[in-house]
Amino acid sequence: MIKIEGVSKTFGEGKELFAALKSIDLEVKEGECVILSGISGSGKSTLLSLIAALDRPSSGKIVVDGELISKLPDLHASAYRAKIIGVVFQHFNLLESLSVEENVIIPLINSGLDMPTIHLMAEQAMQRALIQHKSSQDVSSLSGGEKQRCAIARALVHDPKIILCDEPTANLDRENSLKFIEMIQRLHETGKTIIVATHDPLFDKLPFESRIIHMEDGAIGSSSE
Ligand SMILES: Nc1ncnc2c1ncn2[C@@H]1O[C@H](COP(=O)(O)OP(=O)(O)OP(=O)(O)O)[C@@H](O)[C@H]1O
Repeated sequence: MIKIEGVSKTFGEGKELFAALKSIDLEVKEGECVILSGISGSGKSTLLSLIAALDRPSSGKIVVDGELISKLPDLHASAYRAKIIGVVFQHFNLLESLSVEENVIIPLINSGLDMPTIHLMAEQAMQRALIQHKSSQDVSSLSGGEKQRCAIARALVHDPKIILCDEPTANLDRENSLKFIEMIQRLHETGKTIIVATHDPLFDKLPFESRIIHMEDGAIGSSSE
């Protein structure tokens, strides 16, 4: 369902030209859990941002669910994300002065749904992410683990088929990291396609089926089940 063909991404120009991704080929099947591993700077976040259509490749193509997303104009890119993509960003990207629920409903703002439906969907997402008990609390007063669960609820609120997580455990202690992995397992069991970019060794041996793809210097190295 995610087909990446010959994708390269360069930043800058002239002497400053830098190749962050070099001719990546990758297929991710529906319902698969893929771990993108690799040291800092190997291109993991860049690849996730292209799959989320937050940025466009310099060359190559990305097809998701039959739709060519590598050349989508901005408006179509946000519609594509609203339809099937949930993203948990490395630094959560939450609005600190808003409550948990206000943050969680953000992806539904232009959905055309009525407010009771939006509140119900937010409630369900907060329950799934185990943050419902903090729904009216400002994000600024949450702990790191709670902020992460709020970010997960926001990523899940529109029930996306594909969930992309960028270094989701970077700011968490071991206990919260293990809780995060349990949540990924539950999502995996419901058939979601999940891609996690991480260099956390906790993802090397997950208690469920997953595929590890090693990235190195903007290219895909080895792969292991
Ligand atoms: N907008 C940009 N402009 C210039 N260089 C960039 C830009 N975005 C990423 N890069 C460079 O591309 C390379 C890959 O970055 P990327 O963030 O994808 O790595 P990563 O593997 O996710 O690293 P980390 O684990 O530290 O998040 C890095 O060398 C980075 O400096």
